[in-house]
Amino acid sequence: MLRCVRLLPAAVVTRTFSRCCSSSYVARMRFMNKLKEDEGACLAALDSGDVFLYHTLAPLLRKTQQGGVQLPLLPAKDVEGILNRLGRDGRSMVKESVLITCTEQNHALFCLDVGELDQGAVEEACEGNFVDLRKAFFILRGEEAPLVARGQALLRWHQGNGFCSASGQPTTRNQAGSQRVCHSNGLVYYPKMSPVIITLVSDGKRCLLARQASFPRGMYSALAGFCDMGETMEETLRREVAEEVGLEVGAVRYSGSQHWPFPQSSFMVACHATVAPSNAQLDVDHAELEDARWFTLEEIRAALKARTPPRNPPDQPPTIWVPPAYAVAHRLIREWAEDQERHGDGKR
Ligand SMILES: NC(=O)C1=CN([C@@H]2O[C@H](COP(=O)(O)OP(=O)(O)OC[C@H]3O[C@@H](n4cnc5c(N)ncnc54)[C@H](OP(=O)(O)O)[C@@H]3O)[C@@H](O)[C@H]2O)C=CC1
Ligand SMILES: [Mg+2]
Repeated sequence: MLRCVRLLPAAVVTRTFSRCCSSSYVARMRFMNKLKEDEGACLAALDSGDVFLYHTLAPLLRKTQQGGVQLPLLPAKDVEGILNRLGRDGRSMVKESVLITCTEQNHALFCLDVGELDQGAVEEACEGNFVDLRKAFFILRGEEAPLVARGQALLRWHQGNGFCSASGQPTTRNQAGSQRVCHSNGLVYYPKMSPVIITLVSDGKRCLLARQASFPRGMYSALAGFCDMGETMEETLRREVAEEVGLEVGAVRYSGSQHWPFPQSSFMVACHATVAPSNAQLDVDHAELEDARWFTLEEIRAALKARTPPRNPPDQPPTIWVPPAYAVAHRLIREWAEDQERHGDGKR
């Protein structure tokens, strides 16, 4: 949990993403592209830009006066000053920031991991707390969750790709942090994502949710699996459903996609799939899944309404709940429930 924090000192100005974001998409994308290609322009954008912080990949969050939680965006110059006061070379450290996004007014947003510093000292100086990213997904709203997801994924990628896998020599990053190069052989490395297909299977009246033993107590989600090399999206979907619950799916419908920072950055492609009611007998692979079962619309409505994560005493049966609103699994489950309410038997 976040501790209470004092009000910010007047010198530390912060912004929130929603306040500094506006809408000209083309101008924004072209400016971002320039920052990835032009080292000088990127450094200038950093000097006038904002930074949000991580400590060992946990984002810094701050309580708002209204009782909510926000991602504080600190002017890069202020971060430099804070790091200097904590005994580091603030300028050099801030230059390690990674570009995340920018506004139409060419105001750039970067992130930085200060994991080499004492966590408590940074928290005190920045008036916030570093929070595990999975917990942050439960408390951040709107545009902030994808920002912290992207930031963590990029920082993790840089931390794990300091050396060329062909030559063993160190790699160097560009100023934006959008690539790393091995100067001994010219190999260029780009941030990597693994494709994952996530599927909500329905038999027309019920939908299928499953849980792995590692999930938090009571949480169920849609079936997911990594793509094997050479597979199409449909092939992965059919294989994963067959492997995990022993079903052969019929029609498949694409729903949407999302970047997911776990375990090492996944590109989630979300689909709905159907099975005939006569073909809905489950044969669960318990090496992969602790449980998988069909849920009625009533059960899904209750799971969508459950406080997340629920606070059940351990001696009571767990409340069933689903991943937080930001997760694409939540979107699939909500879409299914809405579809049932419109077209199925699920009268309110
Ligand atoms: N955003 C969302 O709404 C949701 C996201 N997810 C994400 O989807 C991901 C995939 O789901 P999951 O059911 O675990 O996948 P799988 O069913 O494919 O099982 C995971 C296993 O696949 C193997 N594997 C194959 N390729 C990879 C790879 N590129 N990276 C890691 N492991 C690989 C590993 O086995 P081994 O260790 O034996 O090598 C791993 O333990 C999860 O990591 C989870 O973060 C899941 C549900 C909801
Ligand atoms: Mg799986």
